[in-house]
Amino acid sequence: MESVGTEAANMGEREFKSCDRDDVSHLSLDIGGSLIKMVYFSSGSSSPSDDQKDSYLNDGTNTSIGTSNYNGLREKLHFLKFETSKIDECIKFISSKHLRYYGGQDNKNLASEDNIIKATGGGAFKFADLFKEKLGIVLDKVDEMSCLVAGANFLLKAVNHEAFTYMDGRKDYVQINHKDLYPYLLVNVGSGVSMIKVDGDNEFERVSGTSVGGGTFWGLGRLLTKCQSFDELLELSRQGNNRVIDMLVGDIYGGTDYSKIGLTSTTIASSFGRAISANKELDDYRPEDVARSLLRMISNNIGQIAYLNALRFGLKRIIFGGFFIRGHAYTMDTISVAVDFWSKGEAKALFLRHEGFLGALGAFMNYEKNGFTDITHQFMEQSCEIAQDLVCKDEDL
Ligand SMILES: Nc1ncnc2c1ncn2[C@@H]1O[C@H](COP(=O)(O)OP(=O)(O)O)[C@@H](O)[C@H]1O
Ligand SMILES: CC(C)(COP(=O)(O)O)[C@@H](O)C(=O)NCCC(=O)O
Repeated sequence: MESVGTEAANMGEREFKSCDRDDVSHLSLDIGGSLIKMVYFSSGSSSPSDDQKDSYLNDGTNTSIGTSNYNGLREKLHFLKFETSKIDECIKFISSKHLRYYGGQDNKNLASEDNIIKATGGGAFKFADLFKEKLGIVLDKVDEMSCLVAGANFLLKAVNHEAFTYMDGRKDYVQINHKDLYPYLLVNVGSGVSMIKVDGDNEFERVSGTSVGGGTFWGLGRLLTKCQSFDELLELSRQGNNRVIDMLVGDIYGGTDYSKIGLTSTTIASSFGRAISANKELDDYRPEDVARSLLRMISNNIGQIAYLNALRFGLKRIIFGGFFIRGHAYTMDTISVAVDFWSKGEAKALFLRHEGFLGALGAFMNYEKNGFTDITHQFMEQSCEIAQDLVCKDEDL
């Protein structure tokens, strides 16, 4: 089987080749402000060695997870992403596949002769006409918040080693007892940030949000550093030193702690506060230091707002999703430290291996009206061990 998915998102320019062994079914989309996330099943007669090859060729984000035999077919679950600004790539990719099952036949509101796929996110509204025009596909819109919650609940229940803590470079998987899962705060850091109190399977309330999110990091970062890609900006931030840009408590207090209010001299007193220096321009600062300060400012802010909302509702567990996290060590570390610092160790930040795919998975779960949940559970149970090895390699975190 060809690994066109990886090319689809990363190279953009490539033509997609259709492959007659690659029947696609139950395709769902989460079309966000920055990225399109896609989940789909494929089946074919591919041999185990082909499957292995395909999986290892992928980069940990655009990947397929394992295989399972269902109805005599080798099924594979795929996770892909495209930039929303390159929606044509996504459309080209879908048109290159043989969609053998559409999930909308049970939906009375939609014309029965139409091909229908489940879609969530703002783009399910924005691009509905485009999908109809280019692919003849009707997007069956599913609410974004309910998809995020369904996706997170499903992953937390069905996939071993899905959730983990991350602190001081150390990742510890957390196996959450199903009976003890609720309530928790789900913080989805996409272009913007939604904070959702989850009380049960379909019980939730969006309790807060902030416009300072992943789009802010990438947008401001691009303006300030001239980086050409999100990953380049992340990589740059890894090499930077935020102390050059941020004003620390020690800078204000002559090198000493302000221990009376619990602030050490190395605590950031004012993000970007050092850049007020009159005789320096943007060009006088290293882009890596700017990127580092920006990532820290935004991650810290999200961690703090998340904690305050957890405090509002007495929640001890805060689960972070969304593609901003990107399995990036410094991002996760900063968020964890913020939650730990503000909660005085009472609340825990948890991260997810499929962080960016909650909405798409939730939309995918909506095929359950066609008796699909059982298949998905069966699939996930059989493949979660494989998934552990393939989806997100430790070095990505
Ligand atoms: N390859 C990428 N291109 C753009 N943004 C990326 C990429 N990888 C991670 N990101 C980050 O993820 C954010 C989008 O997260 P996502 O959960 O997909 O939200 P949305 O649904 O709003 O698109 C971006 O704003 C950016 O911070
Ligand atoms: C509008 C959104 C739900 C869209 O989701 P996204 O594409 O960012 O994942 C999200 O950007 C958001 O919650 N923004 C914060 C808005 C606010 O509460 O201020």
